[in-house]
Amino acid sequence: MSKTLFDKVWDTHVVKKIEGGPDVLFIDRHLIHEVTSPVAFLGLKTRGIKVLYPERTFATADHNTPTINQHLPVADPLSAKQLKALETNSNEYGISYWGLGHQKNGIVHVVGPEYGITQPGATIVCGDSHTSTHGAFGAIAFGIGTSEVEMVLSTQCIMQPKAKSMRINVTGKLGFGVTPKDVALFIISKLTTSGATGYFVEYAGEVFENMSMEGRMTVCNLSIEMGARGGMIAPDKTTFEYVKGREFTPKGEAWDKAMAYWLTLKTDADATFDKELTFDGSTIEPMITYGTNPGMGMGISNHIPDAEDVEGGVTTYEKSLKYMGFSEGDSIVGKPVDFVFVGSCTNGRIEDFRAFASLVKGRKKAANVTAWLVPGSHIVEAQIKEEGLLDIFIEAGFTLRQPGCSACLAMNDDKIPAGKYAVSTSNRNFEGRQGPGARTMLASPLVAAAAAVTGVVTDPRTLIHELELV
Ligand SMILES: CC(C)[C@H](C(=O)O)[C@@H](O)C(=O)O
Ligand code: SF4
Repeated sequence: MSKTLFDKVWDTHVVKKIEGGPDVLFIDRHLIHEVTSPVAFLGLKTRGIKVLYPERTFATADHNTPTINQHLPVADPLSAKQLKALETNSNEYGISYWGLGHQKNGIVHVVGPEYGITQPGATIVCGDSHTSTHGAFGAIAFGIGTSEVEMVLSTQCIMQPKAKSMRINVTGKLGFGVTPKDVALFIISKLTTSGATGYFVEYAGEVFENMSMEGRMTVCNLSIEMGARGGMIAPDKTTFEYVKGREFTPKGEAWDKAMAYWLTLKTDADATFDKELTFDGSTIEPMITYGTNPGMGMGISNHIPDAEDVEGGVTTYEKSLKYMGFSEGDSIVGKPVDFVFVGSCTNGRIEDFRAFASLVKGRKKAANVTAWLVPGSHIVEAQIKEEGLLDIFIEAGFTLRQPGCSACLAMNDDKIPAGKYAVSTSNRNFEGRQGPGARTMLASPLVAAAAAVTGVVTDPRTLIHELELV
């Protein structure tokens, strides 16, 4: 029988099928962070259970960590407590722990791939919704709840009903200034935030085939924002080149064996999906959100839609615009910007900083803008320095912070003040997401750069020539 990529990875991991119930799935890699693991460990302790495969579990501190002065003790008592708990639990159960100040520390969805923990054909879970990021490698990766974290720690398995399948094809070539973030925001704007609920999505087509691993991670990361359980892309040459030689990837004969499996990981030509959608990539513009969910996005040259033209309740829509301080029919270009945030597991990778640098190079940060450039990991931070991007940033009036989730969700010191506008490369623009009362416009690193140097929402294509992009 023909199979999709998802079927192939799923089927090889089923330990047990429960008649009329969920499948019991073996989990290859389990990532944990300080927010969703403490209660799971407490459960283990109470029941006197061990972690079954500590070598398959990896811990990093990211959500509650400060992004300056990381050498100093964490000032916020609650954050300090969470971080300490992760350290103590990891040490007690023999789990690799990459805490604050550790060379390998960074956002869980950035460091996993960097160290080769993320591999094609694997099953990967984490008590975190953006675990979908790892699907970029052709892995089945999804977020789980705290009680499931406990289940995986103790059994290395999880009970899961098999999701429905959806394939999203994006054909053709992307226009100048259009990045993977724009592709994802475009898809979410078409599907809405619940359009893929109950589905596991495979992204296919020329646009994804030509995309870098960083770009694919950005797209898969955002799958969750349209309600999908996860997203994945068939592994190819780009994937194998990225994965090869990383610390936790197979070496020698084991590599050849792994490759033999990985090469089978594509959807069979005659396999069918429960739902299939196709978009023309050449029609996508640089995107920006104007509302309070990631589906409220549009091409940057557009005007904010009228309530009657959008799906969903008019009241919710109006409430959303009111929160943002925007009106129907407004042009988004020219809207004031107070903060620019480049970072997160969506856009905190080297390519994102290259894109930002290519636009701010030779320009100056706008005086009214506070910019937080936050690398997703120490590897990204080091690369920014090595490639001379930091020099470009400093010359243009920017500084670089230290790795962490930062203003993506403001569980740390990096909070956008109430009422202020932020152009943010992160993934969620919910009310208060970046700080109580903060107003978020989600966009790509290029759009963020254009805002950072002009002080208002600006179409990056008006500032930069095609050839200037790295
Ligand atoms: C804290 C964590 C549970 C949460 C998630 O699951 O996504 C966070 O990472 C987020 O981005 O909102
Ligand atoms: S960077 Fe943001 S989305 Fe990613 S794990 Fe951290 S808080 Fe969640």
